[in-house]
Amino acid sequence: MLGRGAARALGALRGLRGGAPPARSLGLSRRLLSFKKVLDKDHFLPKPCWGKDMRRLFDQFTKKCEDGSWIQLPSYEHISSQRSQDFSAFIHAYFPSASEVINEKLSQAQLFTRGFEDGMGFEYVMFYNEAEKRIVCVFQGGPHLQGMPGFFHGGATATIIDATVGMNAIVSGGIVMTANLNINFKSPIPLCSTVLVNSQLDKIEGRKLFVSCKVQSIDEKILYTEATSLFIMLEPKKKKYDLKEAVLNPLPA
Ligand SMILES: CCCCC/C=C\C/C=C\CCCCCCCC(=O)SCCNC(=O)CCNC(=O)[C@H](O)C(C)(C)COP(=O)(O)OP(=O)(O)OC[C@H]1O[C@@H](n2cnc3c(N)ncnc32)[C@H](O)[C@@H]1OP(=O)(O)O
Repeated sequence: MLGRGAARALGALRGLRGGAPPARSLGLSRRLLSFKKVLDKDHFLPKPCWGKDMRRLFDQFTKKCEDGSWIQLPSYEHISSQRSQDFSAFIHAYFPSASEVINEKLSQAQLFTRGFEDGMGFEYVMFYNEAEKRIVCVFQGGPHLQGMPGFFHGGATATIIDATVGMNAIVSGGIVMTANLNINFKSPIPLCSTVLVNSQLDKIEGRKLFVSCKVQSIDEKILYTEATSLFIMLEPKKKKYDLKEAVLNPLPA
């Protein structure tokens, strides 16, 4: 069985109601169907723009899911309008002063990593091993993620790291936010390559979750990037600052 944190987070990923059963208790096809109902697009299914490395790794990890030791995590692009009400409630609970500003824009909202044309930006799929507290993200970055010519932009690498360590923290801690992300870029990542983003939950201390991460070539011989991160589990209505004020009246430059 999945732990309570993972089950709660998977419930959240289905739409924040938390009523759905844990993923592993459902057959794969039923699980995909249940996600399909709440997500506008299935980004966790293979797409024609995936290259052979991405597809091969997807197949390898899907096979590892058969004995239940790994599960494939869902991903979304837009929250369905029906579910955006649940997210409004979530924002109100955690960021009450910002909810009016944010809720006006929620219908246009889109997950940052999914805002690119197929194959041009972030193509990725994540697999979770609860016993090892690991998430492996198979990531194929597209040509619109270029920084130095021929290589990924460091911000794109940071984004996929944050998304992966973030999911690791969400499945273990529920509602969390990144407080700190430290990245060492060791070797540039060739544009349009497929890489493995390996993340590991190292420890939990109270509300703090420490997650580390390595971005590696698919044969794991090249270490491209190393990162450590700190996530904080949010406490409802414990906000020391006024987000709405910050949005409406930003400090002068
Ligand atoms: C979340 C939604 C759930 C539903 C899921 C549905 C769909 C998810 C699908 C996809 C998700 C993709 C995953 C993407 C992950 C991306 C995550 C992000 O990028 S979040 C955006 C960037 N982060 C922020 O904007 C956070 C801004 N900061 C804050 O809001 C706050 O500072 C805080 C991090 C929330 C902490 O504030 P809080 O008041 O709650 O805590 P404290 O300040 O009291 O701190 C507690 C404790 O932690 C220590 N701390 C805090 N910050 C740091 C730091 N930077 N470095 C070191 N230590 C830190 C602080 O000292 C306290 O320690 P102690 O208790 O020992 O005193």
